[in-house]
Amino acid sequence: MFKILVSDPISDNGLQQFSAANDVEVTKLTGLNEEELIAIIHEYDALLVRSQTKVTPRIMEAGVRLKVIGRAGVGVDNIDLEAATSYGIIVINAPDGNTITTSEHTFAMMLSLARNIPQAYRKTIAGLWDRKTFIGVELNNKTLAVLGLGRIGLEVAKRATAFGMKIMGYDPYFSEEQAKAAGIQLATIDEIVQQADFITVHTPLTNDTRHLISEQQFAIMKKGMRMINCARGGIIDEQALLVALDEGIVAGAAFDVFEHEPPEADHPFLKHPNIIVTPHLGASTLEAQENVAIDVAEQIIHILHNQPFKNAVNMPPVPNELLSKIQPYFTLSEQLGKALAQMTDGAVEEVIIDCSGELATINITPLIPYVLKGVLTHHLGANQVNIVNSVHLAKLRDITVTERKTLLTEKITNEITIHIKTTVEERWVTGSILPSVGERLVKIGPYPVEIPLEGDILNISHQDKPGIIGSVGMLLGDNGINIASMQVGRNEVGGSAVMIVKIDKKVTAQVIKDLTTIEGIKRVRLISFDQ
Ligand SMILES: NC(=O)C1=CN([C@@H]2O[C@H](COP(=O)(O)OP(=O)(O)OC[C@H]3O[C@@H](n4cnc5c(N)ncnc54)[C@H](O)[C@@H]3O)[C@@H](O)[C@H]2O)C=CC1
Ligand SMILES: O=C(O)C(=O)COP(=O)(O)O
Repeated sequence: MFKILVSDPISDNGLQQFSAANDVEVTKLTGLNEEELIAIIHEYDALLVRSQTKVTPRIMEAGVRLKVIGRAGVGVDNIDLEAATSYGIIVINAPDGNTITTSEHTFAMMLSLARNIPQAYRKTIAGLWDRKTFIGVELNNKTLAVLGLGRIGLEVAKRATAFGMKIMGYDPYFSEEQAKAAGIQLATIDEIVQQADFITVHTPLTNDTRHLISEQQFAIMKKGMRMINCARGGIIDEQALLVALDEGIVAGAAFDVFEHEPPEADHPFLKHPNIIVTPHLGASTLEAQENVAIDVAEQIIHILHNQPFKNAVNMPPVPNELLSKIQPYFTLSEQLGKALAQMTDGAVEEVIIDCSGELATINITPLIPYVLKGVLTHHLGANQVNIVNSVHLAKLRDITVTERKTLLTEKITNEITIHIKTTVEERWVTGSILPSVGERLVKIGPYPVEIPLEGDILNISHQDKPGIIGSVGMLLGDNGINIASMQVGRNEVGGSAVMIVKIDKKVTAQVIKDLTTIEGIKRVRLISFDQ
């Protein structure tokens, strides 16, 4: 039974996803502090959070069973990603589910700011009919600058276009071509602050974006502009903004997020007449909460069941087009690495991944974490290694990884050959996905075989001579071990050969030792794919 801790308020409809998996138990315990989480996290396989729970290295260290942290939302600045990677914990988010909701909230804030709606509401319900103080401004014909042209920034830009606004944008990862298609004029931050009537930020909070708008930018800003932050507290320098408001450079600001959340009761934003605030409500609609919760719950189930998943934050992203080509080879790569590690003596120094066929024409780097996971699982144990930390663990052990590609003209089948060089030897195996049968080990060193990558097999190196197969069968039979299938590969009559015996039951070390005493047998290795 997998145990999942939900430590922030998450949509019940989303959590229902877990009931479809009958081996998952969900506990909802919200509002815990770091010490309280540390005390209980050791029981859980997965932690599901929004932005309130700060997932610190200490929590991860205590989370000895923790395989995945799911963030039902976009920003993962509340999770220590470096620590998660080193503890081998996969961090996933739900990047798409709250895009529209947050762009709508940004727009609600912009309109409220332009028309003083919160201030007017407060006065009106207090019994004052004040139609003079709250003269607003139109959005039509104004310049809106969007800093961060990702999912939310672009949706905000779309809506602003419909309101007749001119859009400027800044995003170092956004091309002129994309900008042209979206009707956005790209500009530097300096150009933007001199021209924009409204600025809205939609970047993540990183070292580069912290105080992206600060004293220096306010000093050259268009007088009377308005500022919106529905992304993360800290992207706009709060203190510098207060000064700019007092100096009349900024006419008003709308903030959904704060440098410290929740802000202290005496935070100056809460009392300022020209600042409107909401308590981090950007993603808070029924639709968005359901979307992100369903999304992240589905991925958590996949991860717990060792199935392919998406939206990992602490692993390099694989573009969709490449993913569809390479994903079928993930399990094959891992199983080949696993087989090879069990066949090789000595400490691993180098792992070589050699691909042929169509695989030789695409980027095979995404296979590396899977191969290394397979290789290191044998040495470190399945609980210690996963695809998030396998590259990191290999680096710590000075294992080098080399990618090679066999040209298409030489080989047309999609094959993956993994070599391991250790302190004492070099061995290699080849795998492929064969039509109608699926993943198969197709070569052990130079010997052709065809073996499914599951269960237990014995890999026996021997001399090709009569009687060996019978002796092996007899010895296994005497020990009550049923042979499911057997294959022999050799390159020449009477030369070296390999025998692959698929067995239905685990063999003991003694049986392996006895097998090595049969004349002509050079080496016996048990390969267990279900490690
Ligand atoms: N208030 C709320 O409740 C919510 C807040 N957010 C915040 O909004 C942010 C944006 O979300 P999405 O649009 O979904 O993310 P996204 O990843 O699609 O877009 C972020 C964009 O920022 C750009 N960027 C990165 N560094 C930059 C820099 N130095 N200068 C300018 N642009 C830079 C990236 O290139 C990317 O295009 C998230 O990081 C999250 O923190 C997201 C959802 C709800
Ligand atoms: O998705 C995000 O990045 C958000 O900021 C939303 O945060 P929340 O899930 O509402 O705590």
